[in-house]
Amino acid sequence: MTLRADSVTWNRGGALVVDGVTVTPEQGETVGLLGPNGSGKSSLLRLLNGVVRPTAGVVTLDGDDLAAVRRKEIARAVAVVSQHADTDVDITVRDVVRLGRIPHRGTFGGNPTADDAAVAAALAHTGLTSKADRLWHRLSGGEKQRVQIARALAQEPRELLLDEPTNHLDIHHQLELLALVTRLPVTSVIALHDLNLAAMFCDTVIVLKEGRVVAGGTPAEVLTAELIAQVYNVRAEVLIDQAKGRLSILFEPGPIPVPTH
Ligand SMILES: Nc1ncnc2c1ncn2[C@@H]1O[C@H](COP(=O)(O)OP(=O)(O)OP(=O)(O)O)[C@@H](O)[C@H]1O
Repeated sequence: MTLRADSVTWNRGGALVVDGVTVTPEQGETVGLLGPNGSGKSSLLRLLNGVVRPTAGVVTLDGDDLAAVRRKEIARAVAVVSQHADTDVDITVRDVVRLGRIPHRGTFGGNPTADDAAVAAALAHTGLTSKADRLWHRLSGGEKQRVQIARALAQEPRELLLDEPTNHLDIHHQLELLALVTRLPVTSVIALHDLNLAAMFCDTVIVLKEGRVVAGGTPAEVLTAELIAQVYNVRAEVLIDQAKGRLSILFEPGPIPVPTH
């Protein structure tokens, strides 16, 4: 059992932001959420995390309606890395990562040994051990992004929801971060703009357009030139490297040719 969305709809100010979307990840799977700006990816992640409630349909964690699960229980199972995390407070990297341990605190406090071990492991996984005592607000955008990932790892979740986790990262750290996420024994749902990264790291992808699912399946099934033209209005050539079992997508500038027949 895992986190699932069944036919969820989210209506905001009269607009259907998410429209009848079903997401049923297999345990341990990495699911890419794709789609143009404003297609509903972040909103779907917020529904999956329970910060907003669906207007129709249901999100469940281990079969229970998320609306009936206590926030702390959700936070023990589900970690979120959103696009906009910031603070001006003088807080160190280690302290930000330690925030991930809050859901594990009981009435009489946490387990300091387990907390220290989880924080140290999260810092090591994200290459931040040497920056642990630096002040958060003095880090670069990419370093801050990695600290947020480390905070989510320290939470030791079963489910990881990531909203554009690579958008501030250089190519080395993009590849390293997604490799790390896919290695973890967690179920991950990742909103991504980069279709090549999605093809490289996701087991399955879901493509949204105007709040609706327009395609779902393995990257090879879904990421065709036709789909990319239909959803993104962009010309693309999809190459398949049989030896590596991987797609690469080349984008072409200019309008999509109109069929002549
Ligand atoms: N709280 C809200 N109130 C009203 N409309 C909202 C709210 N949150 C999102 N929307 C609208 O819902 C639509 C989907 O937004 P969302 O941020 O989920 O898309 P996205 O696919 O994550 O976009 P991007 O790729 O640009 O991050 C947008 O039109 C947005 O303006």
